Amino acid sequence: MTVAIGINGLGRIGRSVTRIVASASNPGVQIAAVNDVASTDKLAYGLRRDSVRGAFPGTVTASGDYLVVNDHAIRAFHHERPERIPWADEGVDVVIEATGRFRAGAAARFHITHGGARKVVISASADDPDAFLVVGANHKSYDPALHDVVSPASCGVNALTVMAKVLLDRFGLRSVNTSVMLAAQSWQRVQDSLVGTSREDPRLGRATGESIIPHNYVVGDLVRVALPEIGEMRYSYYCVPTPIGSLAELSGQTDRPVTADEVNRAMAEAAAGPLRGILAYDPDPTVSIDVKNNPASCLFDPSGTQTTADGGVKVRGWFDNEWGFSNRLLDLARLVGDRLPVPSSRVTWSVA
Ligand SMILES: NC(=O)c1ccc[n+]([C@@H]2O[C@H](COP(=O)([O-])OP(=O)(O)OC[C@H]3O[C@@H](n4cnc5c(N)ncnc54)[C@H](O)[C@@H]3O)[C@@H](O)[C@H]2O)c1
Repeated sequence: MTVAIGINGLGRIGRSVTRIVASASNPGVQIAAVNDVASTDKLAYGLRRDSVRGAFPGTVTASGDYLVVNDHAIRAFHHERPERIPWADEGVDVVIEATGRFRAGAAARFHITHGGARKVVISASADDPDAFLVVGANHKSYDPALHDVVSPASCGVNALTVMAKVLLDRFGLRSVNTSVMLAAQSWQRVQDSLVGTSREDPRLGRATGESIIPHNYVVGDLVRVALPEIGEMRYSYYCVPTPIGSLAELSGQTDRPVTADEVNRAMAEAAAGPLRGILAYDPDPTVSIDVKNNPASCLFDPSGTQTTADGGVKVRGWFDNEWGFSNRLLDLARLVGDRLPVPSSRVTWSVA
């Protein structure tokens, strides 16, 4: 089955989703419509030219109200409010809400109540979605009858959660402490600018390229939503000046002392087995740019593993904050789209 999706916000994430769909031979989704306050010409340009990912591997043009991506016409709307976007006119079933402006479940729900879509996936750690679903950890708890607006949490949460899941399942895990270093985001500033950023902490208006900027973002709590068995967690979060490629580190206490070799073997087995595609493993010495375009939530770096004789463990993974996360958004769009109840208007009757 092919799920018809709509994307609200064709920024870093929306464009990554579009590139992934366009380059996959059998993506399982079709982009039926997009919405962005930018003009269709600008949206086409933004897809064709990307300072980080390079030129679009195909063709993109604007034609009237359509973006034409590799001969596939995508309707482009330009509404500022979700309640104005007529998704149903284009047959959209699942909306990926990727503006960053409508992270609250109530606002995102307008895509369903007013726009006629049937499910929404919010591309961020949303305020009050019906469910947080981290692929590879708790996505099987998705219930189509209860969950209309879902969120995969954030890119950092996904990277931490897959490493935590392996440790938890194999060795037990508690007293967890995490650090995320997140690559530059489009809401950050090139120069110090203390007005105009919606974030309260004035440090978040400081020049992106000059500093490692601490950010009081509660990333760890959402790891616990996906893996409640983990118990109490602590977290640190920093914005770093890399254009792409982020770092997740996690330390904790296992139920019994383990060696670094045991931990690395567990990660390699999970990457080749149950978490294939979600967790990747690279034995080569890696740096953050090496994760660029990796579709996994986390590229595990075995050289970062450290253990102590009393059961302490520390692990490290890289993640492409846009590409990996956009792949998870598509995983969720397929998950919810494949389990849509058939509406009465779409039931076809056959007469014996
Ligand atoms: N970039 C990342 O690494 C990353 C990773 C994970 C999650 N996220 C989350 O995804 C969301 C989007 O992030 P991004 O980096 O793509 O941001 P972005 O600023 O690059 O893109 C936002 C897009 O939304 C459009 N937009 C803004 N207001 C709009 C409105 N009212 N209606 C329609 N379109 C509107 C903008 O024109 C822009 O194209 C944010 O919530 C962010 O936290 C980003």
